[in-house]
Amino acid sequence: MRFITDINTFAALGSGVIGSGWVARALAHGLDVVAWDPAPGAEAALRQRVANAWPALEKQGLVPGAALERLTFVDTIEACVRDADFIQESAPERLDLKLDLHARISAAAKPDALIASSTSGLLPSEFYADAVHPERCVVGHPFNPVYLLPLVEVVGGANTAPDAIQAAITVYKTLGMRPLHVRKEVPGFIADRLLEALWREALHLVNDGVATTGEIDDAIRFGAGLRWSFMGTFLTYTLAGGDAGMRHFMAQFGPALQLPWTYLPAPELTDQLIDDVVAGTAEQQGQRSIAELERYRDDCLMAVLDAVKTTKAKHGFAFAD
Ligand SMILES: NC(=O)C1=CN([C@@H]2O[C@H](COP(=O)(O)OP(=O)(O)OC[C@H]3O[C@@H](n4cnc5c(N)ncnc54)[C@H](O)[C@@H]3O)[C@@H](O)[C@H]2O)C=CC1
Ligand SMILES: C[N+](C)(C)CC(=O)CC(=O)[O-]
Repeated sequence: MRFITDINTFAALGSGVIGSGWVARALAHGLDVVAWDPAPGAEAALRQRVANAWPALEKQGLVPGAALERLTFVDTIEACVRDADFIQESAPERLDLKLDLHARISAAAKPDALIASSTSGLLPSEFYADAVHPERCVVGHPFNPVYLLPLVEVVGGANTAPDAIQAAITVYKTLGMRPLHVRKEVPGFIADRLLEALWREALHLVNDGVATTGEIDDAIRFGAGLRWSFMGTFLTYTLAGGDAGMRHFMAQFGPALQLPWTYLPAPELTDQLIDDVVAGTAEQQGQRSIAELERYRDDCLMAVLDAVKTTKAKHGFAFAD
């Protein structure tokens, strides 16, 4: 089955924080956008949020023809999706609500229009259970603010066609995003499992009186957070193993996982797991030496520090604020 990837009309259902972010991104990419949200005053709130986002998008560069006037707000689900080439649902995170909503959306949509949900971690096999043509239904999990952050996790359910995943990836790329196909359907996908683990520990630290929320945020902002914008945990720890790389790192710091420092149960470090991690980071490292990667890391860090410093000063903050 072929799905529509050359899109002119983008439908947004639910226009809260995330829905309005999608609307802003789609408008900035020169699309017609049709939105629906059942809350009283939703249209005015949406237009306000998109207007707030627009200066940043103008600065980034609008696609020719992009205009705020290309947003239409409608009264019904059916009017929202009927002519849409791509549909993005950003309704509240409730399984029963999304189940009903997708039965209606999919019944009214063109059969070859992809339908995506912004859910942060509900399972598509469950909330698309009553959908018509479920083979075109995917998760497209974005990050806030949707109009600036490039990552979108694409997840299929039991009935999703592999072609629909590829088609959704194509569409998100045309919207300037960096899709990540989550190959196994698991609650929380990839990114929110990581974020939730951090969040859970942060709450434990507050609850135990170890640190204030500000101190915990400082621990992120001035350390790992600066690194994470350009290098993830696995490659960072490969460099932390020195010239011997990840295998030495695992030997040195692997045992600490059993102490344990955190409240999350750690996986058993089987030989297989260690080998998988070493092989994965070797692939990430590619042909570059540790020293080359260190220079790359340091250059990126300096550029990020510089950018953060300049931008903070522009907004009246000192670097240490
Ligand atoms: N807030 C966040 O940081 C992120 C949220 N998400 C996901 O995006 C989705 C929306 O979350 P938010 O925008 O944060 O919530 P929100 O509460 O800001 O917006 C939800 C909107 O849905 C509307 N709504 C209520 N009932 C509805 C229905 N039956 N059909 C359609 N819309 C309805 C509400 O009026 C509201 O405007 C959720 O699935 C959430 O997990 C994904 C990434 C990040
Ligand atoms: C808190 N959250 C689970 C809704 C967060 C996300 O889903 C992604 C994000 O933007 O952090």
